[in-house]
Amino acid sequence: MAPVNADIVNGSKVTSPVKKTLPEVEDNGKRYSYEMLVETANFLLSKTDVRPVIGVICGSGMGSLAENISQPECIAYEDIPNFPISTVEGHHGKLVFGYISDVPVVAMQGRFHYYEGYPLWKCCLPVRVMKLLGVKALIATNAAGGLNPNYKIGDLMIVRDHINMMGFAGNNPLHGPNDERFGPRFPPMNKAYNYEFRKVAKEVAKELNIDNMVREGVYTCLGGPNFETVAELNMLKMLGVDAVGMSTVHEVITARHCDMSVFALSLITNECVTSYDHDAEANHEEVLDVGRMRQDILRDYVSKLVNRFVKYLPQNP
Ligand SMILES: O=P(O)(O)O[C@@H]1C[C@H](O)[C@@H](CO)O1
Ligand code: HPA
Repeated sequence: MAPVNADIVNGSKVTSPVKKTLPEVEDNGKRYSYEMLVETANFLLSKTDVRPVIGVICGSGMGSLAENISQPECIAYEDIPNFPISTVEGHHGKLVFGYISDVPVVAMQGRFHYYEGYPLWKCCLPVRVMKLLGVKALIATNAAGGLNPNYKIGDLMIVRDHINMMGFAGNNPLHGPNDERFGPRFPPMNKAYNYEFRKVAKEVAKELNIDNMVREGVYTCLGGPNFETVAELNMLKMLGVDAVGMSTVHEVITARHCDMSVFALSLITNECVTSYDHDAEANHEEVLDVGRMRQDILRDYVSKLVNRFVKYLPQNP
């Protein structure tokens, strides 16, 4: 895999040495160019002295993960050049720079979803900005419905793999001209979720005595915003999906494209209804409630993970 130009990913002032004209894209030049993302990264670097090596994306109702950050410096999305804004309840809409267990991090308190009206490449723009800031590993968290019948509400699922349902229909964050400064045209995805991180996450779950609620499985993202029909869920179950959500997959693809190591964690917030006899209906309030219920455990877990993952990050050349 061609490395991204080292000059632009060391977390120091970013420059854009390579001038390259990409073909017009079908969204008529509205797609952010490399130079615009460099501008965004430079803006952020000028606002903070923190040089993050791990990025965290907080899932729905999981924003309190960022409360773990010491010496926090918050920047609202609306103040960041070229950034979208958060429109969903449970997504605060700010970047938090600081330290978790002495490791410099940046957390997104609020992510962008396709159903908000953002194209996938725009949903994933912050991941590329993180790369330009010098971030080497991404921890993406999400709220998800538990499809595996053994999962209980409040369980945590380490994502072993995903099924890119939206990608099956050709909707992919990497769709359109490829910018080699981020990564190759045809990135592999068979090692999307870092093996060492998953192994460490299972060890840490034991150490924290939460291994009875930590699972490992396959996540899929649908476009939303509606929750799934019974028939859709039964189809996904047959395909081997354990948890269903509306995010993360495209962020992970974008992160792997630019060679970031990835760990993803789903909080099972509701049981997927796979029978017509079942009375329950999924709803966003329940999703947020379960996030609140699990916030202390999640904070401790992610804090320990950051502390352990840092040992596996590639060193600067
Ligand atoms: O941002 P995530 O994936 O955690 O949010 C999930 C999917 C929908 O946005 C929302 C549904 O309640 O939660
Ligand atoms: N389906 C899709 N997305 C979700 C769910 C769900 O059941 N729960 C939380 N996010």
